[in-house]
Amino acid sequence: MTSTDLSADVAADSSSASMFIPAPATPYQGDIARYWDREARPVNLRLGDVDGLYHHHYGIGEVDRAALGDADDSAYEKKLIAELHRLESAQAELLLDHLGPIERDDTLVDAGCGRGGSMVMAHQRFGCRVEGVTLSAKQADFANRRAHELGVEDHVHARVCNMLGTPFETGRVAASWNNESTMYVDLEDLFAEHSRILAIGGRYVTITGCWNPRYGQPSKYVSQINAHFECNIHSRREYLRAMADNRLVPQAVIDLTPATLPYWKLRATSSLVTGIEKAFINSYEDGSFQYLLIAADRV
Ligand SMILES: C[S@@+](CC[C@H](N)C(=O)[O-])C[C@H]1O[C@@H](n2cnc3c(N)ncnc32)[C@H](O)[C@@H]1O
Ligand SMILES: CC(C)=CCC/C(C)=C/COP(=O)(O)OP(=O)(O)O
Ligand SMILES: [Mg+2]
Repeated sequence: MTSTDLSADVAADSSSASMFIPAPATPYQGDIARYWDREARPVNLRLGDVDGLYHHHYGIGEVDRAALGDADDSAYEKKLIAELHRLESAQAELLLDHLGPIERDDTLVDAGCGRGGSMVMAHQRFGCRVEGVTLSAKQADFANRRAHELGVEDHVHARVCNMLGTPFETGRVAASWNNESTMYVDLEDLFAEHSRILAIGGRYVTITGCWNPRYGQPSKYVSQINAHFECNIHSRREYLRAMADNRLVPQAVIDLTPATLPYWKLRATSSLVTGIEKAFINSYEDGSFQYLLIAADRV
């Protein structure tokens, strides 16, 4: 499939995301657009500055203590930031590992693309076109500027768009994903849209935090995370139900909770703490919250 025939307005859209900004579908979406337009937390900018890949998701994997060296060393904080960033990029690599075989002439969709770090990584890995949507014009401009600086603007493009109603043609996308962006939308609506745009046999992947039905209800820590980010974390059961309702058949469900805890424990010791670290650590440790990867086939 060629990227140019994906949607009528893909070609018409320039690299500037702010040329045409659609009105938010709901007042809530307006709040979320403003939230991400204003966001400039050092924990995200300083980590992105390490290699120019800007993420708004968390990390997985063991901490490389040898790379960190001695905490008394004057270079320690810089090494710690590089290490946190390495773990966040490892998370995105794991998501990309689950997209399946992707060809250079395929198109991928990043739903809730943030500043575009994962999109660039996907293009670098597969050589294909990557289309991102975000509610934030600032984020889309940032992602498109980075794509331009890297000389990949022909293949990596972000736009301001509601992920529940994208302009992409039905059944033409090889794979799509949500990296920590499902907690802002209704899952039935979200998976209906992924199911619409994906080719039959296409792959959908999400990495997300969800509350654990075994705990009973969202814990106080989950409620703190919701309040902190103005989001609405779903339960694990809701994901599986909404996928089943929308022709998405899970092929892998991986509990990444043990793999993300080292990231949080390291981050809690850094100068870039935001105050939400304890809520993540406590909720992962008391079993009320899980960090999950789900990869599903569109059947
Ligand atoms: C936590 S950030 C994740 C960014 C990115 N996936 C990453 O891994 O760096 C959440 C993203 O979801 C986007 N988002 C939330 N609701 C959305 C919606 N209805 N349509 C499109 N994007 C949405 C926000 O604009 C933001 O870019
Ligand atoms: C797993 C869950 C529940 C995620 C909620 C969505 C979210 C805000 C992710 C990280 O964004 P960020 O990178 O901007 O956050 P921070 O500033 O804390 O690094
Ligand atoms: Mg972050």
